[in-house]
Amino acid sequence: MKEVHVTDAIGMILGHDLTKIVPGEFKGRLFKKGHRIREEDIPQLLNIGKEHIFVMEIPPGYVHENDGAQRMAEMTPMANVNVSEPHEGKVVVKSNIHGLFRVNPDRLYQLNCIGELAVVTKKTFTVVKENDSVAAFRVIPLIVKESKLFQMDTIVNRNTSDVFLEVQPFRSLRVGIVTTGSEIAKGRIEDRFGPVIKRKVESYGAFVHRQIIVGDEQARIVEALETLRDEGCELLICTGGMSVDPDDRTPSAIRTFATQVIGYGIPMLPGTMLMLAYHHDIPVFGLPGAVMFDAQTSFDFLLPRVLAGCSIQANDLAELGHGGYL
Ligand SMILES: Nc1nc2c(c(=O)[nH]1)N[C@H]1C(S)=C(S)[C@@H](COP(=O)(O)OP(=O)(O)OC[C@H]3O[C@@H](n4cnc5c(N)ncnc54)[C@H](O)[C@@H]3O)O[C@H]1N2
Ligand code: MOO
Repeated sequence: MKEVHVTDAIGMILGHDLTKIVPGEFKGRLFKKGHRIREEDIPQLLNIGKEHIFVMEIPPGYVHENDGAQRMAEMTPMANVNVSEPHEGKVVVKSNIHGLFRVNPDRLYQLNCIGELAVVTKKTFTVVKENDSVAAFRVIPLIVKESKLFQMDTIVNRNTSDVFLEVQPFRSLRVGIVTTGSEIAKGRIEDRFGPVIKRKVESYGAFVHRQIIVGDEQARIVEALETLRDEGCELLICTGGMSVDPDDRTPSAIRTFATQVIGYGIPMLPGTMLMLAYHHDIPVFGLPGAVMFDAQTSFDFLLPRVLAGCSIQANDLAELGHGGYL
């Protein structure tokens, strides 16, 4: 550390805490060790009798914590977020939109193995609102080796084509619903599935174009799917008849209509008997009864991903088992 006159200290880093005491009024820290002296601090320093202070000399090859945190954010390719000013070695990343937060957990893990740097995020695939904090970049010591930042750069910019961390907007898709079940088609009981799906898709900015109520016949279910596709629906959802009763025909109807079935039987509880398929690029869900009754099911994890435009593969479904016991 070296001693300097306060008027020469602008831009330098304070090497120790500074305490202010006004008898009967205030006793506490005025500036913290590591604070970068600003022009407006000088009168305050002089008021507590500090004409000289000790400042930290940053050795070559080292970076102050605030500069380090700012550089961590600047080097990281990110989308639809904004970054705060650095404070106490940390910058906070907030979402600009309502959307789906995504980060690559494997590369995030590699960053946190570097040491002396911490990158902290929400879980990937978390739904976030505009202005929600999604991540923070933090330098741990007061000064950090610049080589740590170079190491980070090689990880976050390894694949130049993709962003490391982003919030993906939801697409306002036109949704078609096919509700199965003779008890509903014949009016014996009132449909309770339609309102649940409507509320869920609308919460992400999508909308229900139309709901067709059919019985349990496979051919009628397929026909209804074709009708909704022809009417321009971009996401199709079948309800009911998803388990193993002899009259559960929804899975076979979806298989007939789809060009690719991604999975049937999701490792999550409840919502295990959900099916996800694609008819070309149109996602098709088969929803089991639990989606109508339970507040959180597999559908609540998969719907935002589909609306954000993620292409879901069998391995993505297999990963849901970890944390899938809702
Ligand atoms: N032996 C097995 N039993 C069950 C299985 C299984 O795999 N093997 N799966 C269980 C799971 S998980 C669920 S979830 C439920 C229901 O699955 P389904 O999708 O087949 O549901 P449904 O049989 O069509 O209906 C169940 C129940 O809900 C009523 N329902 C259906 N749709 C509507 C609607 N639109 N509005 C109001 N009510 C509706 C229906 O009348 C039935 O009472 O199966 C477990 N059993
Ligand atoms: O498929 Mo069920 O209760 O797990 O929804």
